[in-house]
Amino acid sequence: MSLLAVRNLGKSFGAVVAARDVGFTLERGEMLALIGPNGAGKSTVFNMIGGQLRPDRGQVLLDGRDITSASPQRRFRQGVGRTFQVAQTFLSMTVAENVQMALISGRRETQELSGPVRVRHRDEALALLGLVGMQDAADRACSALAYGDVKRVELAIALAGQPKLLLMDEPTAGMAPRERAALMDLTASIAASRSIGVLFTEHDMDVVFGHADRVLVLLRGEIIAAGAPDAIRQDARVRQAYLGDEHALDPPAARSPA
Ligand SMILES: Nc1ncnc2c1ncn2[C@@H]1O[C@H](COP(=O)(O)OP(=O)(O)OP(=O)(O)O)[C@@H](O)[C@H]1O
Repeated sequence: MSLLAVRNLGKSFGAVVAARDVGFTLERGEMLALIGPNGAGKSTVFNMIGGQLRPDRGQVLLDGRDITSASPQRRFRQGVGRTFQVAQTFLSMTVAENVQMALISGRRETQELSGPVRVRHRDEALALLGLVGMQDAADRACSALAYGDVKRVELAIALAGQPKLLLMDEPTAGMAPRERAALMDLTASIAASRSIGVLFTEHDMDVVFGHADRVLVLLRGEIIAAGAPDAIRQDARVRQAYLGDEHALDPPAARSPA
């Protein structure tokens, strides 16, 4: 059974059909990219899976269980984690405290902001920070970190909820190219080692083609292609969809001046 199965999802806003008959599956450990030109419906599909938006029709199944009408909180408890385009850490707290808070809220424990929170789950938080290469920064304030490091902490925060499915909305937005590749390498290795399925939206085609196992392409609310990165890159309909930016799908070497 697939980790995530999306069936016939549809959503309209007035006359605009933002998603039409969208269906796909995602397996454990798989990195699946959802791409498409601006306005193609990526956020709409993403939000219907995360629970922020209710579909007009269709189903979302996690491990075979229908979560179509579940709230984002309930989905979170059933194993749906999410990172956002803009990092969502508490800047005044330390790196470790941010992860500790995520561990506390993931377990629905009382959130006491003084005393106990400083020690509760600290070892587990340090282990998660070790996983994302941020253990040495545990006692620094999040406000003092470079943006790429904040994104790593955000990944640790998402992992604190022990997700089976991780939704990443433009995970590398605002990052330098080298940092992007490092964050996505890290994400892919954690996804593989913990059998987490990752669905991500992304505008940076180098990230998509360098890190996705499979790519889904949306155009005007419909999936026009799905497959391995190389096949998607060659797909005539996909290249047509990106017209106006005809080299958008080329590998980096082909784009550099001779
Ligand atoms: N809340 C809303 N109300 C009205 N129209 C909406 C709403 N949300 C999305 N749309 C419309 O639905 C279509 C799909 O939008 P969506 O944001 O899902 O696309 P996207 O692929 O995520 O775009 P982008 O890459 O620009 O973020 C667009 O035509 C958009 O204008």
